[in-house]
Amino acid sequence: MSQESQTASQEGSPASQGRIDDDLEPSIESTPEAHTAIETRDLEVFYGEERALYPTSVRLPEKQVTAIIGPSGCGKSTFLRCLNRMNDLIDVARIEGEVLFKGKNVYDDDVDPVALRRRIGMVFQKPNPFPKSIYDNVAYGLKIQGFDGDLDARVEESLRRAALWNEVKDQLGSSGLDLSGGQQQRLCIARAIAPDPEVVLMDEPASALDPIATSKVEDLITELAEDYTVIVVTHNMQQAARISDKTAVFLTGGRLVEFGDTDRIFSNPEHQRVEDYITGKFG
Ligand SMILES: Nc1ncnc2c1ncn2[C@@H]1O[C@H](COP(=O)(O)OP(=O)(O)OP(=O)(O)O)[C@@H](O)[C@H]1O
Repeated sequence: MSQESQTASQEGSPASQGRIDDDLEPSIESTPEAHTAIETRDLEVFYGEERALYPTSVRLPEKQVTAIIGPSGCGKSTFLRCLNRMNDLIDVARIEGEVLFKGKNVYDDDVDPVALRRRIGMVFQKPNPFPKSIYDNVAYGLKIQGFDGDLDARVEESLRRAALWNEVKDQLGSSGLDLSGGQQQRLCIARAIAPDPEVVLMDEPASALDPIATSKVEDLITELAEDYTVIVVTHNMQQAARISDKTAVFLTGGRLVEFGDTDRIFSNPEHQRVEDYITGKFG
């Protein structure tokens, strides 16, 4: 525990009594540039007049799982959505600063957000398959982008990587909506990885699932990190500890307070408020 944290504990943990810590100094462990998938530089977000994200500068490592945790409303989804410009779809959202992907700011005028989202895919909290066949759910985006390779092979590969192939290989023509919730979510993961993105963003991908389906999705996330950079928002602290290599902790109205190795953050956080959050004292 840091000296600052010890002092806070000894004094009855004033930081845990709900005050707004405007003075919280971020503790950001830097990822080497060579191993960075996405870097944000002073990234800020406002919804109308309301600030949702304070200037955030962090490097997210490639081919690892980064968990984004923090209490409700602290800006986790807002941050995640900036990374592939999903906030563009929200009229009142205003974004400042930079998101560098392969050294290029994704907010530059010449970046096509649709093409960007093929390289930085996204999976949402609630499974949202298209009302189409299992096959077409995976093939649809590829067809639209004019994929000229072996479509059947790509669909199979994507379903295999999403750990769903064995369960659906004999019913590829059935509706995706007829699958169980957990299978639907793995279908959405297959759909997201079909264009072979480099990064997969996941916004609470297991929170609508039962424990068995959650466990399958967690295993899958760990496996996906062998090929992809995975950035996952979760409310579930144990899940973050189980599946992630790095953890980013957001607190107090949109501030990234700590970023670093998951093991270190869960065993020895820098800030008292982070410790209070991860031990369940608030949030
Ligand atoms: N489309 C929107 N329009 C206006 N305000 C928004 C919008 N989306 C989010 N906000 C506000 O921005 C802040 C951050 O929201 P965000 O959803 O990013 O937080 P979160 O940490 O992901 O929350 P949760 O864990 O509850 O999903 C909140 O105050 C929220 O009310």
